[in-house]
Amino acid sequence: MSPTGTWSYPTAIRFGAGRLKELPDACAAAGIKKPLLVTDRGLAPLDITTRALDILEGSGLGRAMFAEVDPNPNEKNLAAGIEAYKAGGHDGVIAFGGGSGLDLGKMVAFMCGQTRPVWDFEDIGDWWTRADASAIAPNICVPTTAGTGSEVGRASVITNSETHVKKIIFHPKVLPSVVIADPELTVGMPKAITAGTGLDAFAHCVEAFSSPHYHPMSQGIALEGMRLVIENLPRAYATPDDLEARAHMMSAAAMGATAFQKGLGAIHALSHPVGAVFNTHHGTTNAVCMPAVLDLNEPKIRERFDRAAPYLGIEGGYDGFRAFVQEFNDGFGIPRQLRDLGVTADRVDDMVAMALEDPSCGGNPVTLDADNVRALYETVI
Ligand SMILES: NC(=O)c1ccc[n+]([C@@H]2O[C@H](COP(=O)([O-])OP(=O)(O)OC[C@H]3O[C@@H](n4cnc5c(N)ncnc54)[C@H](O)[C@@H]3O)[C@@H](O)[C@H]2O)c1
Ligand SMILES: [Fe+2]
Repeated sequence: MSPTGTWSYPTAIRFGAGRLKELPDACAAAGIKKPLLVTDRGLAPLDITTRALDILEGSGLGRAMFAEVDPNPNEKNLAAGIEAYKAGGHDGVIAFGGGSGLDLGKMVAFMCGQTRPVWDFEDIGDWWTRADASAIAPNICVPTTAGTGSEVGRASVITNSETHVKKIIFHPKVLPSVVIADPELTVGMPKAITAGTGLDAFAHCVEAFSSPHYHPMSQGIALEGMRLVIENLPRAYATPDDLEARAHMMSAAAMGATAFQKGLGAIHALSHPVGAVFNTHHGTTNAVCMPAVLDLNEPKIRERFDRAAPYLGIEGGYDGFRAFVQEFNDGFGIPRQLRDLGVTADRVDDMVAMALEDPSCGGNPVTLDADNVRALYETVI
């Protein structure tokens, strides 16, 4: 049988150091005259955010900011953001931040004119067609971490604060009109965030590369994305102002999220419930889970990693790659167990159920069930 697939590619990306100054031009390209910059609480007081607001104000675009956004943002952050957007009479959003600021900003632009609750647009079947597409405001994404790749995605991850479940909200028009990918913005990340976000990009590439679905373009992007992370994350970690390494990491992040159109897998299926219940950092959680997931998937992925390893500069095929991943994590101070991130075993039953409901489940090369997911949690906690 000849293979089939449905493929789409992302948005215009203005890539390069110093390109933050193009924000006014990006607003013009997106048709935005009165932007609301949406970011998270941690970024609000930082110089890079002040610089973005100064650039906007200097071009007569105002300096409106909404920053009541938590890591792993939830529907309450979203409601407050929509209120600020409407109160300010805005006509578009600049989503500025790591995955948390980007995802929430994208959702403010998406939800500001809808009448249904956000959960009605979960990424299930054709639920996205329920949205009034004419009421969706434009958004511009400006990533300040190099990890999630949310800037090239048509979805946001929003945590339901009552059920503690992370939901993926999808609509084609959530894709930003313009992305400004300026690696200078990532230089000031705390070391642990550089590592955790970079390893999220790595997890996206590894899981997309491992997914059984047919998507040769994503396969190639994932392979090159892995190489970029392997060669550049140690540099960015050791020498934070190495702009070349930061730029390659920013590419790898966008590539990971482009590649995971092919599918994610057990790393993300395990990690989403952990993040939602224990509020751990997403990429760091993924990194802790990766070795155990590789072990589960080994029979299905050995051959493709045997082929990839030489390109990645790793000797010993799959086995060499497996050993490399543990050393890579250790080199960034990633703990070997989730208990070191504050995760306890008392919620395993709930998390198994949540993991099996997670859309990432379907992309894992070994079929996930209650037994193997429980065994994975027991190994990684
Ligand atoms: N939409 C998607 O496709 C997608 C993919 C993966 C993850 N996610 C979501 O993204 C979120 C995680 O995003 P993240 O890993 O980028 O972390 P984050 O956005 O939560 O940021 C982590 C911390 O780093 C700080 N920070 C960010 N940039 C900084 C900078 N340049 N200098 C100093 N501090 C900085 C933030 O203030 C925050 O305290 C999670 O909610 C996750 O579920 C979304
Ligand atoms: Fe991720």
